[in-house]
Amino acid sequence: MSFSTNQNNIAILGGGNIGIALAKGLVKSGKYNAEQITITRRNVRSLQDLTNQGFGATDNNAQAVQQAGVVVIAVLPQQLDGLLDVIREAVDPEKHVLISVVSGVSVADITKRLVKQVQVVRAMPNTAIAIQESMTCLASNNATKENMALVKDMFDTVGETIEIHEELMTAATALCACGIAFFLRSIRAASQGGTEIGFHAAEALHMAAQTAKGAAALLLATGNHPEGEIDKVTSPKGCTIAGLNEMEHAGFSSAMIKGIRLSAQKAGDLYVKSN
Ligand SMILES: NC(=O)C1=CN([C@@H]2O[C@H](COP(=O)(O)OP(=O)(O)OC[C@H]3O[C@@H](n4cnc5c(N)ncnc54)[C@H](O)[C@@H]3O)[C@@H](O)[C@H]2O)C=CC1
Ligand SMILES: O=C(O)[C@@H]1CCC=N1
Repeated sequence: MSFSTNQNNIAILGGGNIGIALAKGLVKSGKYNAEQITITRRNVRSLQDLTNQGFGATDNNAQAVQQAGVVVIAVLPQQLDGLLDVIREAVDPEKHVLISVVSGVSVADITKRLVKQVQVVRAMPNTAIAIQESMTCLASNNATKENMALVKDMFDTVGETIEIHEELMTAATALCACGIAFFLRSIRAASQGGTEIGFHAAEALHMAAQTAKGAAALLLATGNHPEGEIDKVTSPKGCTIAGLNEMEHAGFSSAMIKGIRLSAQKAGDLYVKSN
């Protein structure tokens, strides 16, 4: 568990779902190597798999910060204040750029808790970051253009990025970070339908996933509106429009819109500051 001090070193504080997905995605991109990334977790033994792949791992957050130039904060909102208290001394505004993927926590919340005017970029990726297919939203109100570009470069290696105003971060959380779960559930539902009408479960899931991939790729490749593409599928008196209308009568679009609205509202309420 040895560290070398280097501005190019990345500390990921909180090796859970998104922290590990990010670490793996960065290495998979070929632009970063495992040796320059250190992941922290309270139970460091659970990171054994990653240390075997060359990543650094420690339960010492302050030390990880000291040895890095870029610090990614990837703990749950309710774990954040405790972590910030532990790294306060180690954070150097001259040296560090902080990236927070924590939902519902503003740049101001972080600098206030740290009592330091360190540059913070908020990033909202999704779990497809592990395979370099994330839609990552970025926002900051205090980072320099250079550091914003540095963070954008980093997340561009693991998917697409878009820079947004910070006040839209909760909306971005719902649409993109939670959104991947919504699309996964709809693929799962499609596969359940496929099984009911005759396919084995694994076969149905593969067919549904590739069909969903094709739908997304069509939109991304052509820039066409979904309804334009839907019109090409729905033959008059045909079976597509019959199925589609049945889904709409059952509230398909409405359920997705309502779910996204509730997720955005909840994302804004996740962080309860401790004393
Ligand atoms: N899971 C997702 O798809 C996304 C999550 N986020 C945000 O990322 C953050 C992390 O989410 P998940 O990875 O899903 O949660 P998680 O619970 O899987 O990971 C958090 C990790 O932080 C560790 N941890 C807690 N306190 C620590 C400390 N003081 N020092 C070191 N490690 C510590 C925990 O042991 C855990 O492994 C949350 O704030 C969430 O809102 C953002 C975008 C997507
Ligand atoms: O469910 C959550 O609270 C986190 C934030 C976005 C995705 N997962």
